[in-house]
Amino acid sequence: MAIMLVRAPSPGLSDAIRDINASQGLRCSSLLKKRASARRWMLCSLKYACLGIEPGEAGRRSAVYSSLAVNPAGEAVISSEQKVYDVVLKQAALLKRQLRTQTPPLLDVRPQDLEIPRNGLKEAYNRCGEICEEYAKTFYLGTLLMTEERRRAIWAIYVWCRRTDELVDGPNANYITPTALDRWEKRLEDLFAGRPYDMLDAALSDTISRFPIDIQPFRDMIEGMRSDLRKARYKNFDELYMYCYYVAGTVGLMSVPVMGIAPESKATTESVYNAALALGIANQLTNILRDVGEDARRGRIYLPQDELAQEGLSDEDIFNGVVTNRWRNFMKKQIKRARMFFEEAERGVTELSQASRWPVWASLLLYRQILDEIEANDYNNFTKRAYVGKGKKLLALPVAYGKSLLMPCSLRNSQT
Ligand SMILES: CC(C)=CCC/C(C)=C/CC/C(C)=C/CC/C(C)=C/[C@@H]1[C@@H](COP(=O)(O)OP(=O)(O)O)[C@]1(C)CC/C=C(\C)CC/C=C(\C)CCC=C(C)C
Ligand SMILES: [Mn+2]
Repeated sequence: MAIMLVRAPSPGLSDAIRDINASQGLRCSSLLKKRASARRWMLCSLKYACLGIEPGEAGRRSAVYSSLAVNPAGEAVISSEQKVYDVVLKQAALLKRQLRTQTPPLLDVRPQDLEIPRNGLKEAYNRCGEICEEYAKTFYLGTLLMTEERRRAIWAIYVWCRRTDELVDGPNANYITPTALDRWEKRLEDLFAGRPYDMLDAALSDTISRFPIDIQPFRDMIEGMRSDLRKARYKNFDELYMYCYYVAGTVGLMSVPVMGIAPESKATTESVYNAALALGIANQLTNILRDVGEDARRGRIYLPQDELAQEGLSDEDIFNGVVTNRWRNFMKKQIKRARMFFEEAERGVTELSQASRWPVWASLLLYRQILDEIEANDYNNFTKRAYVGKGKKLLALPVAYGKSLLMPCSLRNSQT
């Protein structure tokens, strides 16, 4: 994704840029854009405000109050949130177009084109289910409540994500080069064109022929893995946000077309995608906060360097791994930010189709509890892994089920 440089920040510029993007095929009403813009504006300022960043602080002002950030040369650059929001708009527009035409124009592949024997496909999906059960038991149980077609599709997406992550985190990670990731991307293109390489790919090929899933979030996840190979530090939250989008926000965007939006929902497609993106970001921020010690032992620090410095902390402090008051203060702010993304996600879960809500609520509640556990460990995420016990996990399931019965937020709001 290219970074667009613009000369100087001026009022309304970010909207103008969004208008340019909208005119390139992203159609949405100006009222919707204004509302979304105002809301993101507010959220963005909240995300920084909770970290104690003063509105007037030089250099950051534009990052806080608009979607522009200023680079060291004094030029305004589009922030990561803006870039990712453009992907959200594009995904939402694709989904709407697809639902209107009731044909799958996104891909040049149909189930009947796939050269896979029918029972082979069944076997492939079953294997995806087994892998999912092995790696993510609770989530797997949640998917059992979904319709069969959706459940199988989510398993296939899960397995592709897991395999992609394994490339850079698995036993062969040391041998993975950017070229290997290029080959993985070529394979992705092939499976999107109906030419799967193996049975697990075949399950995903079949899935994308059944649901209006776009290739962009998949490509972006590979891009996240590429960035993991070359980068072990993040200057600021803007850079970290982009990483979180690549490796986790993308999962939300891949999943919405399968989960489906409730037919009775009055929410905009964009807002549901935005919530899905927020859930991915929240999960990844939580992952990062849980794994600080583990990542440091691999020489990696997925924390905003400028915010560490503001708290008087350095890489050395992370490598030494001593819990100090400075560290506690830093962690409190990071946890607060992650919780804000969870809150943003909550607004969208109720808009999903009824049968998809339970697993999403369950994963949201369970993941968010990891933050509580970090607090309970007195912020020692250097040597203690925050872990949600079986009892709490089990309790989350009926709570999630209860929440999944609530009618869409958009309707509740319009009826009050
Ligand atoms: C409207 C609304 C809220 C809709 C819901 C949208 C939705 C289903 C969002 C899912 C968000 C989600 C589960 C994101 C995954 C985030 C995550 C943890 C990503 C991890 C990346 C790399 O991190 P790292 O290497 O630091 O972590 P590990 O130590 O390796 O764990 C990932 C590992 C990337 C790979 C992601 C997966 C394997 C998970 C894929 C999950 C799905 C496709 C299913 C999502 C569905 C549900 C019901 C949660
Ligand atoms: Mn990983």
